[in-house]
Amino acid sequence: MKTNEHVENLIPFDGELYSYGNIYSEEQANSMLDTFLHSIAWDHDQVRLFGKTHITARKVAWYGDLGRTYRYSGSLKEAHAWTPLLWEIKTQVEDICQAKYNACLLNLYHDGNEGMGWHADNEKSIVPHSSIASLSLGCQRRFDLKHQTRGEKRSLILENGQLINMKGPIQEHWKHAIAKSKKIQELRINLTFRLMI
Ligand SMILES: O=C(O)CCC(=O)C(=O)O
Ligand SMILES: [Fe+2]
Repeated sequence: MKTNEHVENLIPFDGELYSYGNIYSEEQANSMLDTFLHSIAWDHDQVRLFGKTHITARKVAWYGDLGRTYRYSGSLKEAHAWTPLLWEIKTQVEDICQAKYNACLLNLYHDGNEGMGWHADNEKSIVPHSSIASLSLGCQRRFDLKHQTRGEKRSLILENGQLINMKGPIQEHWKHAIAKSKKIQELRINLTFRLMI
């Protein structure tokens, strides 16, 4: 099993970013994608930007420990209870990342017209410097990072079944985004496991 000690930090300063490669086979990842596509309570996301509420084309869902509510982009969300598959993945990801999580945000990108703009996962409800593990399922997409003051940039292609881990002060100094691409016509689901206060 690859852990943080066995993989190199992909950013040069001000935080940690690790990739563990494809932790699931193509068949496993495809089957997970299919299960999530049909069994998750998908909802459109609402994002507040400069005081206005926007409804995203991308769909989201919150799962986690029972009875918890989370504040996320300006609104309160109640987490759905872990499904058996999500729980199984969560425990495997905890082993690999050597961290604990109590919530998972799922994102569904129908195709390359949907992405995620520059942001940091620095909400007050996230335990500061805690690990955020991100599992990609489905079609590959580019994940971009940029340092907020030094202009340093990094990009990686996230593949079907690939796990990455952001931790330390990364969310204070770097932003990340999923670039849109007209060429991409396939679907992708991303799971981010988080530790909420
Ligand atoms: O889809 C991804 O890989 C990124 C998701 C993300 O940054 C987030 O949910 O905060
Ligand atoms: Fe994020």
